[in-house]
Amino acid sequence: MKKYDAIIIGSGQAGTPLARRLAGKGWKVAIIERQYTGGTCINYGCTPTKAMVASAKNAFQARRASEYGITVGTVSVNLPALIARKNKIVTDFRSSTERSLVSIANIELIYGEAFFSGPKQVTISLKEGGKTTCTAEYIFINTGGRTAVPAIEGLQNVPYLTSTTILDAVSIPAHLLIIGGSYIALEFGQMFRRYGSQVTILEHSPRFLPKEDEDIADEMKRILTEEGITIHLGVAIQKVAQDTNNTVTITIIIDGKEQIITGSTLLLAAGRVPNTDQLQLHETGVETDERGYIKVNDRLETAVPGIYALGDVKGGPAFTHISYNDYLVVFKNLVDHANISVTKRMVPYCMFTDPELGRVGMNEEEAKKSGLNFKVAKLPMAYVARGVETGETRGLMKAIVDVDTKKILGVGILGAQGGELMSLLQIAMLGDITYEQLRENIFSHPTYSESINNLFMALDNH
Ligand SMILES: Cc1cc2nc3c(=O)[nH]c(=O)nc-3n(C[C@H](O)[C@H](O)[C@H](O)COP(=O)(O)OP(=O)(O)OC[C@H]3O[C@@H](n4cnc5c(N)ncnc54)[C@H](O)[C@@H]3O)c2cc1C
Ligand SMILES: NC(=O)c1ccc[n+]([C@@H]2O[C@H](COP(=O)([O-])OP(=O)(O)OC[C@H]3O[C@@H](n4cnc5c(N)ncnc54)[C@H](O)[C@@H]3O)[C@@H](O)[C@H]2O)c1
Repeated sequence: MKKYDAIIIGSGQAGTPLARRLAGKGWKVAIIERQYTGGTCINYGCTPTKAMVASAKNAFQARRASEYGITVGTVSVNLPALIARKNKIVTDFRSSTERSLVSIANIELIYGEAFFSGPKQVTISLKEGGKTTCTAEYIFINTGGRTAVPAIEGLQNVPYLTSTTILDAVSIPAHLLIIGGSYIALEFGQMFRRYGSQVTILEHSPRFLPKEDEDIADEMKRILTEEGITIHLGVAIQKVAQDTNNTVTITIIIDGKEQIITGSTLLLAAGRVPNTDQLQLHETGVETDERGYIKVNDRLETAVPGIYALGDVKGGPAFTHISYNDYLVVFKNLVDHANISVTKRMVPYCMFTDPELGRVGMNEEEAKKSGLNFKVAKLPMAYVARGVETGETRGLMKAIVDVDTKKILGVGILGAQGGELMSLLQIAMLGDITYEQLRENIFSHPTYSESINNLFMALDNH
């Protein structure tokens, strides 16, 4: 049996950089990938979706051209061409990830499906055929997740798309029905609406974007509705069927009343499940919670010393940057003997609708519960000079500040460059820069960042 210093299962956003860094320290590393290097983010997640969101934005802007005094002909969407563009970006990213692994002497990239066959022993069903077994003192599980398929009557008989299969759609759906109303539903919903589909979102929660403040969620809903997307909230899906004309029929209950919703195509966007079921974790003693996520401590070590879980497979916020930070935490604790916990890290995120929503820290509802002495700064994007000049006036900026320390507690920016503006304020939070300093800071005119002066000036009016 081959012995390594470390075995990494999954070449996701934690496993890949971890392999490189450990190998750089002289460790002999095996990284096992059952499909494509780079994992979800590069192959089925962030990279392809943001490439396709960019195409959707161009279609949207082209249709608005006359608002800017520009005349264009009829705008049409060439789906094969936009998918080819996306594929080129994905395959470039994927191959550079693969090259970065195979070019390092201490790393062995093994293509195949890994599972535990002993406490510190991993067997791989090799892609090229056959099996091999290896062992290591350190094992890192970075196997990510996949689309959840909710238990809905009739679903097994209806062809449905997932966030993965829709990336290779061969035609633009006439009417896309989406189960779920969060990241995947909104990003794909707006994208396909802009490609020309009719879009209906069916969300279980009675409140739109329940993790966000109501004013932000309301504005997001207004924007999407204005673009022609239908959003149903508080939906209990009873059953799904497809008739002989291929029409998808969904029976739902809202406010106790039954309704029938029909469309041409169904997309599942009701969350994800972890890739733990095929790992044979019972062979090791690694524990999972009731939803299958691997249980870890604040340093991401599982119940078995020397076995770690990183990224989506351990539950909690499921973002690429969190998976990447997981690698840093594990690497620094293990190799640099640091003492880093994941409990107090900032979790910024961005929903890539257009306009996008950038968020970090406390929102207003959390601030109320915290008992802190806080104030809320708010500025509509319609008051942002650059937004008006650019024709990007939808959304609002919002920051929560501590009245006593003047520090920023949290930020929510639904607007053009919302992710970038949020990141700028995140840096201020990291550096303990107060809102008073930002209110009077000189920003270049006319940038979106300049509106941070006005955002905090708005506090003076409270
Ligand atoms: C449509 C979509 C859009 C997204 N957009 C964003 C975004 O804009 N920003 C953002 O931050 N996050 C986004 N995410 C979330 C982000 O993609 C994930 O949080 C991130 O990829 C998690 O990475 P990971 O390291 O946990 O594992 P993954 O990237 O999921 O990698 C896991 C790897 O393990 C492999 N694997 C699994 N089981 C085995 C096994 N038994 N043996 C061998 N290999 C195995 C898989 O093939 C995969 O390559 C998006 C997700 C989706 C689905
Ligand atoms: N921009 C980004 O960072 C980005 C983009 C896409 C995905 N992601 C990540 O991918 C993960 C998965 O995204 P997602 O949007 O699928 O899941 P999610 O877990 O964020 O949301 C799932 C939604 O589906 C709803 N739902 C669940 N079952 C339902 C049912 N039977 N009927 C109707 N509604 C139902 C839930 O109430 C919830 O609002 C997220 O955790 C997110 O972190 C991130």
